[in-house]
This record gives sequence, C-alpha cells and structure tokens, in this order.
Amino acid sequence: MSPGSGVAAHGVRRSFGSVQAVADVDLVAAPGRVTALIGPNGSGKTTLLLMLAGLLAPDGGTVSVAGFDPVTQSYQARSRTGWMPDVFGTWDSLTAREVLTTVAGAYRIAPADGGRRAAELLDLVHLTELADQPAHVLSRGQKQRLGLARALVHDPEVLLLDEPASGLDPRSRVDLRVLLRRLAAEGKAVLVSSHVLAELDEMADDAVFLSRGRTVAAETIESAGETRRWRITALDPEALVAHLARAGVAYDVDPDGGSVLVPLSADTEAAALLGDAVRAGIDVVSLAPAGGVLEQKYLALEEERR
Ligand SMILES: Nc1ncnc2c1ncn2[C@@H]1O[C@H](COP(=O)(O)OP(=O)(O)OP(=O)(O)O)[C@@H](O)[C@H]1O
Repeated sequence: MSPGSGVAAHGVRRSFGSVQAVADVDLVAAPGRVTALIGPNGSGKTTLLLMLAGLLAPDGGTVSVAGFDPVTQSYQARSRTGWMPDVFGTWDSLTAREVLTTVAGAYRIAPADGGRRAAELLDLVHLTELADQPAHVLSRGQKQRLGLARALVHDPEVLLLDEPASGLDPRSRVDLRVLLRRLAAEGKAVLVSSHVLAELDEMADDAVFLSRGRTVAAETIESAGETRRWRITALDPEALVAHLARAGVAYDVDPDGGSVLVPLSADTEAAALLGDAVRAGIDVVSLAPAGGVLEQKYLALEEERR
C-alpha cells in the first residue's frame, strides 16, 4: 500500500483473558479527514487505538497505518503515526521543552531541528510561557496540550488521539478543533475518540460507532444527519399535539417536559412545519434540532441494542 493511505482495520480483535475488549472492528480513517471514534465506556476504543498505534498486538484481523502493519512493520508505521493517549504520563524531571526535544531525538531529528520544532509546537499549544517548567507541575489541561504537541513532533501522516479534549478549558477545546481541522486540511488522517459528541459534530467528517468491541455503524456526518429529530415547544403543548395529529405529522412527546420531537429530513421541512403551525394559530416558542447529529445517532444505536 502507498503512504498517505490513512488507517484501515478489518476484522480486528483482541482479548484480555476472558474479556473480549475488541471483538470485530472494521474501520477506515481516510487522509484529509477527521474521523470520530464513538462508543460507550468499555466499548473497546482505547484498546483499538493502542493496536493502531502499535502498542498492543491484535489477536486477529488486519491493521494498516499509513500503509504499514504496526506489528510487522513497526518502525515504518510508528514513524508516521502521532499517538496521544488519554492519560499523559510525563517524565518527572524534564521540562515541557525537554519532553519535546527528547521525543524529537527518539525520532532521530537533529538536535537543532528538534529545538526549533519544540519551540514551534510549544507556541502552537500555547505553552511557551511554561516551556522551561518541569512538565509534572503542569495542570491536567496543560499536560493534555503538551501531549498533543508530543504527538506532532515528527509531523506524522496519521494522528490517533484518545479523548484529546478531556481536561481542556473551553478556549483550548476550540483551539483543538481548529488545529485538527487544519491538520486534516494538510492531508493527515485524524482519528479521534471522544465522549463529547457535540464537539465531534463540529470537527469530524466521518464517524465510526463501536459497541461491545464491534463496529455497529460507520458513516459520514452528512449522511448521519439525513433524518434528525427537531424539538418544538409551544405555549399550549396540547394544541400543538392536536395540530400535528391533524396534519398527519409523526411526533413523540418528550417525556422530559412540554415539548414535542419530530423527525425531519431537511431544513426546508422544518421551515414548512413552522409555517403551517403558525398559520394554524399555534403559539410556537421554539423549533430547533434536538441535540447534535452524532448524539442522535448514538442514542438511536443505544436504543436498538436494548
Ligand atoms: N489491560 C487490560 N486487561 C484486562 N481488561 C482490559 C484491559 N484493557 C481493557 N480491558 C477491558 O476491555 C474492555 C474495553 O476497554 P477499553 O478501555 O478499550 O474501552 P473504551 O471504549 O476505551 O472505554 P472508555 O470510554 O471508558 O475509555 C473493557 O471491558 C475493559 O475493562
């Protein structure tokens, strides 16, 4: 396979004793795109990412990262992979800058270039002021940012990020989103796991859903949004329900409160629904998508599994 081919996994599995952490995963993360890896706690995301990063051998299936097998072609795969674990261990005595220059050395980058790269990355993740502090004094969010810089030292083709936004403040989350979009625009394949689905909605092009170690869905975000649920609230919920029933519109009354949920497949349908309701004399207070596209898809998959 040629370089620049992103990540591909087929029929991948891995057990720990009697626990089947990853049972059967198919996944593609293409160059130039941000792919979200989504699944409940314990669904196998970290185990899968460890296998893609070459840190854990699969029991079966095939894995290709930047065109190489992380097990049998470990050097080629790792030199093209940036890995950011969910928990960032630091070498206690090193400063933030030294963490990056040490990693640069491990990738056989010449010291002068490594120093330059470290300064550039510290600036990118807004840690320049703390560059010469021991890394262990950094806050959790600052450590996360250093972990991201560490993953980028060797300008990898493929980025594997496990919960990169956890511990980040709102500004840093926005910065992360912008950075990941930029890296994808440069042609990198970015695979990112997160529980914060609203955030993934805004940054991801594709989504892969895992459940109990298996791929249960894989799609582009556009197609995930084909049918979304919209929430309508009216001053008189009973009048709204009566209107929808008369108009033959499918709806669910939200058990949480006085609003109604309606599946719609396009913005134009939402506009038409609103116009009809207002013309029928319903005092509509709000009409908006109920949660993000990924959240809706995730909840629908959870529902199916019950
Ligand atoms: N080293 C290990 N030894 C034994 N069991 C493990 C090990 N690593 C993971 N598991 C088990 O494998 C399953 C998948 O774990 P994994 O960490 O991959 O899930 P996850 O989707 O990343 O979860 P979370 O969202 O909570 O981070 C879990 O049941 C977990 O307990």
